[in-house]
Amino acid sequence: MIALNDEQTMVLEMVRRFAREELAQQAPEYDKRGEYPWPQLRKMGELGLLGMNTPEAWGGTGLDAVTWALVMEEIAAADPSVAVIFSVTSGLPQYMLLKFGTDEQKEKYLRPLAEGRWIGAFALTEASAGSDPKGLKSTAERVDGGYRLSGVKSWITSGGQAQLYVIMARAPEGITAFLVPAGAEGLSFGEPEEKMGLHAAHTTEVRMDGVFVPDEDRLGEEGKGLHYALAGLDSGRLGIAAQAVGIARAAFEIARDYADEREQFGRRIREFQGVSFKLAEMATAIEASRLLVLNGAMKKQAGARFTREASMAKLMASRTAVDVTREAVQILGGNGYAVDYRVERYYRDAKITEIYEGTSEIQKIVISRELYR
Ligand SMILES: CCCCCCCC(=O)SCCNC(=O)CCNC(=O)[C@H](O)C(C)(C)COP(=O)(O)OP(=O)(O)OC[C@H]1O[C@@H](n2cnc3c(N)ncnc32)[C@H](O)[C@@H]1OP(=O)(O)O
Repeated sequence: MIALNDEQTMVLEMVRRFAREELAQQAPEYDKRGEYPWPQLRKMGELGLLGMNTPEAWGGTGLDAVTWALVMEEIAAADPSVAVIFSVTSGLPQYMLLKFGTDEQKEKYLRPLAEGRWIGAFALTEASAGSDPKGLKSTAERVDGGYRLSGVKSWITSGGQAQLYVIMARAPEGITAFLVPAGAEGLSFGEPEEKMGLHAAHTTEVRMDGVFVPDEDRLGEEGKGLHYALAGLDSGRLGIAAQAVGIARAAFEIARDYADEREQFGRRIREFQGVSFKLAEMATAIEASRLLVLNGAMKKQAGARFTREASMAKLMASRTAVDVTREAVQILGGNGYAVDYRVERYYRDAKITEIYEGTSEIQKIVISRELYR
């Protein structure tokens, strides 16, 4: 691992304690009930974590992207549902506001997000525009003093819970990004989707029925919304990659400890090569994935374009999360399939990392394009 400075070490120790003593304890119950984890998010807000990568001038903690990624891993290792909410609010709306917002927008919307009083959501996907966001159908009709948004967004993390929605819709000049607060008239939400995993992270439709958005709440230029969204996704994908590393690590640690205790045929099962080689492969893939995440985080921190690095990190880390959690279940055998041993939850939670914020196939398109830039 790269050497950390005193501040990074201190933050990580604090987060590890919080993750172990609070998040990990509460995760199984929240997963079972499918309850949105507000108490945990409130606590993270108080600890300054929800805005940790936003500068202090805008209410954040102003920590670097490497610390952000390592904190994401710790949070995900304890509770992957909390991690995705954290990744979206910090990696997408806050990042997009910081990069493309006006000072007035930052004061009005970035500050409450960064101070952890609000949660932010990112609304690009639609039922018929997933991998191909250029095909989105939501409209932004020009009216006196602003726009009226109509359409339905799908698969929105924190839908119905978030206080701010960054919504991409088609205006006369093309796809445009808008800042829409939760109480806006005409904005409503579907029921949380029933999903394979991440039960505590609510995912809903976001419906717009002529929602008025004043000119001052348009993010950046009209027609530039897809560019802003895809730039935002570079940051979001890094967060998801770090989440995937955390999921893989947590499942690996359970399997490693189990293999050290469980005896069959008169021996600890880690003494069988069939098990120890699995553990060696798992540990190696986790470390390689983490290094790709940190590589992307360092590039982001340096202010350079990190599209290629973020997509590589997400491609590799999500594959690692799925492979490692599957092997962890296998090492635990029947116990791996039982809820009490927790690896089945990590296995269920891992799969979505290969799908959301760009499927693995989309990451390969992005990476291959970047090879010829
Ligand atoms: C728990 C369950 C939850 C499920 C949650 C699901 C919700 C989510 O995951 S969120 C969204 C997920 N969606 C995605 O990741 C979208 C995947 N698709 C893509 O990444 C792209 O569409 C991709 C790579 C296929 C390229 O698309 P393409 O249609 O060719 O667009 P392209 O022309 O390259 O780019 C459009 C514009 O963005 C710009 N752009 C492209 N990439 C970037 C970038 N990385 N940074 C900045 N700008 C960019 C382009 O320059 C262009 O700008 P302009 O129009 O101003 O010239």
